[in-house]
Amino acid sequence: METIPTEKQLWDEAVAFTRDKSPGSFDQWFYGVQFEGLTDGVLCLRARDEFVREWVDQFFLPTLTDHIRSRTGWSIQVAWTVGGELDHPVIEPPPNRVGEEPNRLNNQARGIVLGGPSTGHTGHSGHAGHTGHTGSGNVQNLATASVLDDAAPWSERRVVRQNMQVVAPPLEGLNPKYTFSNFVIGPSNQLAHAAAIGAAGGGGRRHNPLFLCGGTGLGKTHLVHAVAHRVRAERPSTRIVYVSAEKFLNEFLQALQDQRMTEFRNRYRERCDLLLVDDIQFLASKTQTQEEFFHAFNVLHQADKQIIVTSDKYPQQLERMEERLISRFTWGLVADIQAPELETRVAIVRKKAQIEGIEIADDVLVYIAQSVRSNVRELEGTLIRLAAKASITSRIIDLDFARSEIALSSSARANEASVEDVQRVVCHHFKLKSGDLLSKDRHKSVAFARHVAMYLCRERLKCSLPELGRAFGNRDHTTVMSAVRKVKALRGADPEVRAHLEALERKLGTAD
Ligand SMILES: Nc1ncnc2c1ncn2[C@@H]1O[C@H](COP(=O)(O)OP(=O)(O)OP(=O)(O)O)[C@@H](O)[C@H]1O
Repeated sequence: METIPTEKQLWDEAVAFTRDKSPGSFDQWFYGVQFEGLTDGVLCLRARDEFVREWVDQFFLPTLTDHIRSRTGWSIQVAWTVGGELDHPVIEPPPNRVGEEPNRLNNQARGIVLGGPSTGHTGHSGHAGHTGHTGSGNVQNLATASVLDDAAPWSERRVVRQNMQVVAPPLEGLNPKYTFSNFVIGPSNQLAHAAAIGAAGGGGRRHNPLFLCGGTGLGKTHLVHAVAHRVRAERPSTRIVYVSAEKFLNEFLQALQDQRMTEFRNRYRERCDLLLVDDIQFLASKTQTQEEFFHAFNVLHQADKQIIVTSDKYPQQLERMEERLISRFTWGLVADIQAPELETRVAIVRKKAQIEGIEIADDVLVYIAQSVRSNVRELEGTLIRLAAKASITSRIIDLDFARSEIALSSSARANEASVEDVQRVVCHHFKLKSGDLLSKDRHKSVAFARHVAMYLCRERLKCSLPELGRAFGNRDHTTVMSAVRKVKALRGADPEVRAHLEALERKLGTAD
């Protein structure tokens, strides 16, 4: 007979389920939330402030309450208390970082509270389904902005334009197709999307800086360009600076060489209202450039100028990056993007087909979305490749055609796999975080996964030992050699290890 879980167990299960979808974002919000009880379908929660309540209410509670409902059949009402002491937050707050101004986070929080009532008020919100957010305030404004994005802003913009004296200057490097209206929203990216909309609307301290992170090809750059397009259209006098971290570095080196540092600093400190920096991880180990960026950041942030940074990792996982810079990245909002689920992938392929004018049947859309799971760039590439091949060979893109083309390219891809692909697949298989294999973590399960990844890279990609040492967190080549030998020996001796390796090899041989 199935035992009935206690209410605390139900809550813990729902937390684990929800957190699993986006651990970084979950942790960021839930150290501002306390569980106070679950009785007769009423879930009592306390939020540090109104801002936390709104975000948690909008982005996390539908999943949480759905999970409890699926286990109990109850219709869940949420009773919030806002403000007061949080003695047992759902997530323990991170310890203060060494060297960080101790009150900075609190000051930020105080800045956040300014947006709404912060003490002692209680409220109810119904989550009897995905009924959405019942409160008012900033998040609702964000949501409205998002809904209006495709239609209303044009009429609004026309009004703006009638009164407009200023025409936004051209901005180098922006892709005209990377707009909010071309961005498909799903559970994997809705937080990042809402945060970007907020930042584009001059979100204030709560969105500053906005740190967008996630794996490659998942839409970070798209969102950053969308912010720039939106701001250019709605506030054309805003001075936007958009650079990749690599370009920032090159400009800095050139300015040093040409003794034009004043000009360089003016560009990034004085003549900038909105700074957008892509792929900040590129500054790893570039100490002097980090120092320069740090000062630019401080000047802009103190002047309440919006900063948006993208990265392939969470701030805490950035390696060889100054601690004080990492700490600043967490002052505002950290929003991650995960790989999209099937429904979102189908919607993305549909949208891309529509934008590119590609005629394609629904069953083929679904097949493409099912076959390419890793990232959106690859999904898009597959669609474009199919369309190009179909046009050259005068075929229509039907299911047979898609099947044979995707099979061809996935076997080619198996031969082209990179060290990063192997690391990603191994992390996924062993349920580790992307940085674990490169970290100094010697925990048995992490070390084993690391050895397996080294072995697979050596066997499949024929990488040299020093090359692999560098790719796995700058380890010595002898460490790699012993890891490869160990796994090779275990493969013969231990059926469990053999099963892991075979599963991984199968995964590496497929489109994912
Ligand atoms: N949700 C989405 N809706 C529509 N298109 C998307 C979405 N997510 C990603 N894309 C598309 O996928 C492609 C890759 O996205 P983008 O360049 O923004 O990725 P990224 O996260 O910046 O990757 P990288 O870290 O490699 O720079 C782009 O063409 C973008 O338009």
